[in-house]
Amino acid sequence: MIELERANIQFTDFHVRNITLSIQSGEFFMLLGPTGAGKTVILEAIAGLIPMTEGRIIVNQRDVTHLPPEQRGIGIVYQDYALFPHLSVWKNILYGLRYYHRNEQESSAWIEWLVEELGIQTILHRTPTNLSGGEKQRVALARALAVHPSVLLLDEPLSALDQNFREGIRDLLKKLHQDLQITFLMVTHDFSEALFLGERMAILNHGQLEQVGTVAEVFYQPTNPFVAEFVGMKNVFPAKFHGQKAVLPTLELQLAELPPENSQYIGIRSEDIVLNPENPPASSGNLLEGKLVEISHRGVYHQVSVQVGEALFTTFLPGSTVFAMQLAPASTVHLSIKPSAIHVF
Ligand SMILES: Nc1ncnc2c1ncn2[C@@H]1O[C@H](COP(=O)(O)OP(=O)(O)OP(=O)(O)O)[C@@H](O)[C@H]1O
Repeated sequence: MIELERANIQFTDFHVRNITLSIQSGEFFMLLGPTGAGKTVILEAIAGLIPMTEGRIIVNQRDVTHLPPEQRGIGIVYQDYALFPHLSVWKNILYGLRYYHRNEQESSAWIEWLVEELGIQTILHRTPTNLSGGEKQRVALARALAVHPSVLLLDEPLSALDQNFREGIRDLLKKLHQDLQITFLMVTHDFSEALFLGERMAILNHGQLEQVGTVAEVFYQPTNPFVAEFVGMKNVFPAKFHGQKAVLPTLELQLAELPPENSQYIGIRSEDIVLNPENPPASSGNLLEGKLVEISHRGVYHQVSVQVGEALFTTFLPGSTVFAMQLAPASTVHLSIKPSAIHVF
């Protein structure tokens, strides 16, 4: 369990502000945010590598705020592996143990288990220099876990890996977490990693928490425009609300239920907007007629922008559908949006 209580870290040009966060024992928690949001700073403060200006850090009911890193029971893994290039893989793994006075037999059984679990039996004698990225990250995981931490911190552990290694390490992280049942706190930029691995997540921006919740809550029910945009909700509009309707300058949308008081925005995920060349049946929810503005290729999917009055809607379509519908800029198209797909915040 990791608890941050009003954590403040003040640098000359950057301030982590009043972070209060509780990460449960055995949870796989994700920390997301744009570049420079303070994710690494928070991880390093928990590990004891950066001092806090104010606040407390509690790990498993123990106040570790003023303890040195080796007394916190925390392992940390970096994006760039941070292995010692002149030491063999085996010596890298054992490196941290010098600070711990553990029973030797118990330690060697543990290391043996780790080496097998991480599939690195055959590279123990090699130095990290000529290992693949995937192998290096397995060694870095073994080194961080060798000291039997109760918490594992992971700073973008998949970002430096090629796609084919990335999936292997991602699956391995999931298995390690299930097998070890210790708390994992992982920083990532990548929402698909968060969805695959995370149970809960926090979104950080400019050193402050924007939202904390389950992965699904944050993804489908962002609480402000920043988080909405961050999780890829492309259709966010300021709105007024009359009863069960959202009123935009030039259109009205039926909602599935009465909006909470003081709501200011609606948000619709692109994949929830259905585009039809013809007018769809009235049962399809809110029906809008608009002009296709742009089609841009995004790999398998095409992003299609449609102007409806003053609002520009974005939807995604498979390339084959764009081709089959013969969609082109300036064509008149119809959008249908189910009331239940309109998120209000
Ligand atoms: N030791 C330090 N002294 C002064 N400023 C620092 C220090 N460490 C980090 N910073 C600043 O704190 C801010 C947040 O940095 P941090 O590395 O935590 O961002 P991040 O969210 O991890 O970004 P990225 O996703 O790019 O890794 C940056 O402006 C950085 O320059």
